[in-house]
Amino acid sequence: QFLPETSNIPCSTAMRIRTLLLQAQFVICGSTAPSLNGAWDYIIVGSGASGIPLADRLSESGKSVLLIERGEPSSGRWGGMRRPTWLEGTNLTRFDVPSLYQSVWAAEEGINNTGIFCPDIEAPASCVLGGGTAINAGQFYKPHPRDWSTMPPGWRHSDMKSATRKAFTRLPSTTTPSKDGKSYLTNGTNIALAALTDPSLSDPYQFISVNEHPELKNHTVALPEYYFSKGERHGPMSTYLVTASKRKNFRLLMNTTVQRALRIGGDIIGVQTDSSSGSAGHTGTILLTPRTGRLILSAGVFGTSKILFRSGIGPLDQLKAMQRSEDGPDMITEKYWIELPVGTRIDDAPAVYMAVKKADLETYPWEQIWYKNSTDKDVRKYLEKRSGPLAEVQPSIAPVFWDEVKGEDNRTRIIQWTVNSGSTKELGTVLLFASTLSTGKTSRGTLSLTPDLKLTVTKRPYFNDPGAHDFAALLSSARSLLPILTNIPNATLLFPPSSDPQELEKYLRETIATSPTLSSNHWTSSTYMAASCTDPLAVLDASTTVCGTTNLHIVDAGIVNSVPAANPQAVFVVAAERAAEIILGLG
Ligand SMILES: Cc1cc2nc3c(=O)[nH]c(=O)nc-3n(C[C@H](O)[C@H](O)[C@H](O)COP(=O)(O)OP(=O)(O)OC[C@H]3O[C@@H](n4cnc5c(N)ncnc54)[C@H](O)[C@@H]3O)c2cc1C
Repeated sequence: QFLPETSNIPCSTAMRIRTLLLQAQFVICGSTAPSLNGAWDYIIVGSGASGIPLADRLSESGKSVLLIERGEPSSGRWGGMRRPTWLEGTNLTRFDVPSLYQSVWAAEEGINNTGIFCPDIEAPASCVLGGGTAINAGQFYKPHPRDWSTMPPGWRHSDMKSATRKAFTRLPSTTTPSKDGKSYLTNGTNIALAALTDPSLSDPYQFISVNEHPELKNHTVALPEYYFSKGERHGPMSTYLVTASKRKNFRLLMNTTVQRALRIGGDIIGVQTDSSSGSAGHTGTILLTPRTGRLILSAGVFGTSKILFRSGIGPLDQLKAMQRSEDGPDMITEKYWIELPVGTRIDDAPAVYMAVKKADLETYPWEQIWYKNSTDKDVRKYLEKRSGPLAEVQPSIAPVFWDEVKGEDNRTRIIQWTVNSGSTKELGTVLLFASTLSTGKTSRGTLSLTPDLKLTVTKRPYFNDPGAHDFAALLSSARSLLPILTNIPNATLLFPPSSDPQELEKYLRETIATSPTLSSNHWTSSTYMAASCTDPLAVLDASTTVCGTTNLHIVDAGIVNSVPAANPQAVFVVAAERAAEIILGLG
């Protein structure tokens, strides 16, 4: 009798909700966190680049905030356990040491990466506390003004000033993460910098400090900026999460996967959860404060889309497919589906490489760091002083440079290049130039949930734009780089195989057609934010409220409508700061 047919709420939960609703008229928001059987003012799903800053800001208000994370603890500070032998006896894990970043890709014996990437997502999405910020390379760039140009009013560059200031006050960036303030193994950096800024070039790149001048992305070069600090991974987990956790009205729940939002029509009343790790997590329902509670999805481009689909929110064909999946019996009745274009215009920066072989290049055996022991001199320097090469994410990521290219469609596209120095048995020592086409690109893709509940990219968001202007921009930037590469002393071109411009175009076309993935892991734009829900592309409006609902919000990479000019996570932290201002203003 109590449950209307518009709900997807298990009957077993109904009595608890009824009791809470009856109590609601007497409840004054408390300053301590309720138990998991109580009701929460804000439930935030996902503890990544956006979820953690948002949780901290919302908990400042005194309202109760529950942050739910499907993964295990990562950093030692939060109870993480994964570490190589040389970190045993310390409070650090593999996630805390910048130079162990590379080990997340390792398939070697002794390195257990199981469960770090989400097993149900085709792209490499992190599924541990901290999300991408626990495992990524830590590059942290102030947003370019045009990063906000595809956003609705309230989210444009001029609206983001206070949010940007707040984010970079909590997370200042540095070009020298080592505690002694020095840079290590700079040979590759110096070679690339000398080649790019060579005064004998007709148009040398201009060296800048990129976080002082985020707007300068045309033929500029910089040292990478990181949020690492004093030789350790810094970031949201060691700043925002620390302050949030000191508040009595905040609780972090790990090892718990949110399956779906429980709703009565467009009103969200709570979430259904499943423990991701036996008794370590929570299985059941967790409820919002009746009438005033808000559910915020910060589970990333893929995680949030999955929760929306499972909650009966998404494109009709996707929801129909879900109905036939193992989730079908638990789905909300078709009559109450909310049809929205979730995942229909996803974005990511495609990564395409050029490289030179250079026998005299000095490199570091990064892949061996895991297997070092505590007598190794670099290990000692790290453990005793948080300094030396192991204090850096990978000193070989340097420098970073940008080009702007105006296309025949009158759009200006930005191409970022990141230089890596490394070596392999087959190729020898190599300077690798990785391009990522970003701001201004128009190619878009789609994602879908398969019947066995795996998220896949069904159309890649790369080089599929009418007129092929995205490819023309990449080609133009690569062409201007080619003579610089061929000028590097003692170096020979590796790819493209020759300096003939025709060969370059052929090489780029072949790479794009044949690469199994072109992803740079800079996914955005799965849930389009429009000025209002009358826009046919809208999944949410500028208040971050999902269309057709009263209290369901999204705050993560998915709400940024196009891929940012540089590595994107700072943009998502800034977006979370802005979202907190807006959501708190909703009351
Ligand atoms: C290997 C790698 C390297 C990268 N390097 C950089 C870099 O150097 N600089 C940069 O700017 N960007 C980098 N990125 C990208 C950056 O990390 C992401 O863009 C960013 O983390 C996205 O933030 P988010 O808040 O949207 O989601 P995420 O940070 O992915 O956080 C989402 C969180 O939600 C959790 N979650 C998902 N589903 C559920 C559910 N159902 N229930 C509960 N919890 C759930 C996940 O476990 C995760 O913790 C990198 C990405 C990868 C994969």
